[in-house]
Amino acid sequence: MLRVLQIVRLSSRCSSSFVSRMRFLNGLKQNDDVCSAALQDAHMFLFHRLSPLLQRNHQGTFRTAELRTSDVQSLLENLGSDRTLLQEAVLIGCTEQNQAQFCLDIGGLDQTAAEELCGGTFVDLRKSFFLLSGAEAPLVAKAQALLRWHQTNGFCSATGQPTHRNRAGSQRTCSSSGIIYYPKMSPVVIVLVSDGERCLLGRQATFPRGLYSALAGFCDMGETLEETLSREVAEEVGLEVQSFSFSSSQHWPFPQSSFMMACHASVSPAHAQLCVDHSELEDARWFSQQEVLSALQTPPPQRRRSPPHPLAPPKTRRRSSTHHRVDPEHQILNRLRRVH
Ligand SMILES: NC(=O)c1ccc[n+]([C@@H]2O[C@H](COP(=O)([O-])OP(=O)(O)OC[C@H]3O[C@@H](n4cnc5c(N)ncnc54)[C@H](O)[C@@H]3O)[C@@H](O)[C@H]2O)c1
Ligand SMILES: [Mg+2]
Repeated sequence: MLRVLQIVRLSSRCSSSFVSRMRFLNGLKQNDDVCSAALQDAHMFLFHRLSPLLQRNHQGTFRTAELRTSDVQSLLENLGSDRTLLQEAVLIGCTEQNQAQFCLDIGGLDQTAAEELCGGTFVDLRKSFFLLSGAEAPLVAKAQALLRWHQTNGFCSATGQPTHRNRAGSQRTCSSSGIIYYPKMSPVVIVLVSDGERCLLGRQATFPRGLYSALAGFCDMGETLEETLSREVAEEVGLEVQSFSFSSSQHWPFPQSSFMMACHASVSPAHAQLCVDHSELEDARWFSQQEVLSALQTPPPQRRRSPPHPLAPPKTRRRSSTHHRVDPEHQILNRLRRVH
């Protein structure tokens, strides 16, 4: 209890609300008792088999369902589950008012009954990304990534023995060897290559018809950001990058948890002849600024009828107390607009 009070005092003494929230969250990750206390009255994001629960409001827009711990306790009782399922909730953040936010997957319970009781729908994460406002999408993506990680890391890869999570769900420990596992992400570089006039976009055979995107690739073990970037551009389109600059970063939940670092890169106009590796990309080509801008100004349903068009993922702008974060591909596109 003393530790609980210390953490609450420490976070309330801070002059900056951002610092206060970060200290509060760190306290929840480090101390199971503090975290259990916060779970008693928390905001809860529900999932069913990794699909988040969304509600539609009167204006027809979607939001994550606003549930509190007590709502979820009643829901579990109504669905015939005992309250112990609540112990599987995972910490994902906290509100501006230092209210803890958790997520919980109720995949073992009746989906339709849960939707009726909550007045919402469990929506596939990819669709949710396009339905939610900027601030909510990253939180839902983080929640799904953590829930997935817990569902697939129940055993130690060294001993085969069960692993046990801490109260926040920020780590799992092998009951036999004591090895501690932390949630895993794969670093990825996504890069918009330019020859000074045009930008380079490519498409994989699995992309929807006509859809083109900036080049991307996973970092190999031991690589720096610039090494990955240069290797991927060389491998996929046969060009040598001359210079690059970092743009922004984003957590990307597909197909699993990637940490995307977005960059701009330039190649010499004299050496801009593409040599596409068709085992990786179905096609890659240079696009003028006008082509990119007019494709972006075309509404998505019409874009499908008039390929090719570049990939424009949903905006995932979110606000912290001190700065804005804008997702990498939108920064790239905003820069194109400014150049134009
Ligand atoms: N243009 C794009 O391809 C594009 C656009 C937007 C987002 N993304 C995201 O970027 C990431 C990487 O894109 P990519 O598919 O072009 O990568 P990529 O060019 O590195 O090729 C994928 C291959 O890399 C190998 N690989 C190495 N490490 C891997 C890991 N940790 N996880 C999975 N495969 C690994 C696998 O053999 C896989 O088939 C994905 O998360 C994707 O969703 C890609
Ligand atoms: Mg690639």
